[in-house]
Amino acid sequence: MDQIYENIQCNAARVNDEDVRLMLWDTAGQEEFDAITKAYYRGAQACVLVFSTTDRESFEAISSWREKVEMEVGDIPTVLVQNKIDLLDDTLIKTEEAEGLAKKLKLRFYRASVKEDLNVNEVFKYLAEKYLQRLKQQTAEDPVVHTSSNKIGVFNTSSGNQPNQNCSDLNGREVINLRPNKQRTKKNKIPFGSCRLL
Ligand SMILES: Nc1nc2c(ncn2[C@@H]2O[C@H](COP(=O)(O)OP(=O)(O)OP(=O)(O)O)[C@@H](O)[C@H]2O)c(=O)[nH]1
Repeated sequence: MDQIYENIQCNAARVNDEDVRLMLWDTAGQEEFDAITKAYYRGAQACVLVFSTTDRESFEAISSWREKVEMEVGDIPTVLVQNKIDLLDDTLIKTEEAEGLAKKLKLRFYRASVKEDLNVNEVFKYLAEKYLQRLKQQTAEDPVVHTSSNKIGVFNTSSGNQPNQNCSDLNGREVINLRPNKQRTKKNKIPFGSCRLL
């Protein structure tokens, strides 16, 4: 990839009766863009670390990516994904290695194929669930700083004109847009102000 980030996509999921809108940022893997890509995943609320079945380097870069993300946004729901499992016959990563890495990093591990649409939704559903779980935990611990509604609006970019304005989804259900988190995470008391998945 020769861009800083490839694309931003929005996706919606219904998790435990909550509407969750996901905004996905696919960042550049190259180190020369590190300083810039950081700005894109700052404030992220969940992370997908993906390596390719046919790209050993992408596998070897995972630990370093985990560290970079942790340094920037702290401990957010994260999964490890091995993509392109439709090409398992040409794999450059042994099963034990991939599973070992997931274990070492204490991450849930998915094998997926974007091409064949295998396990893709599962990844995002899991992250949305984890996110909601943590949000509810936070709300219980510190109800003052969170909305009292049990509908969860998850999504925003920092550039919207009215970032806190709520809206309705296609089914007329209310979707609450939470304000983006401008604080840095280490001392962050409101870690779920916005949602961007990498
Ligand atoms: N066979 C197969 N090919 C895939 C799969 N997912 C993506 N690809 C192909 O892999 C290539 C790279 O896909 P990208 O989406 O650009 O992946 P990336 O991680 O951004 O890779 P870079 O562009 O190298 O940074 C494209 O040609 C895709 O069509 C998959 O699950 N199986």
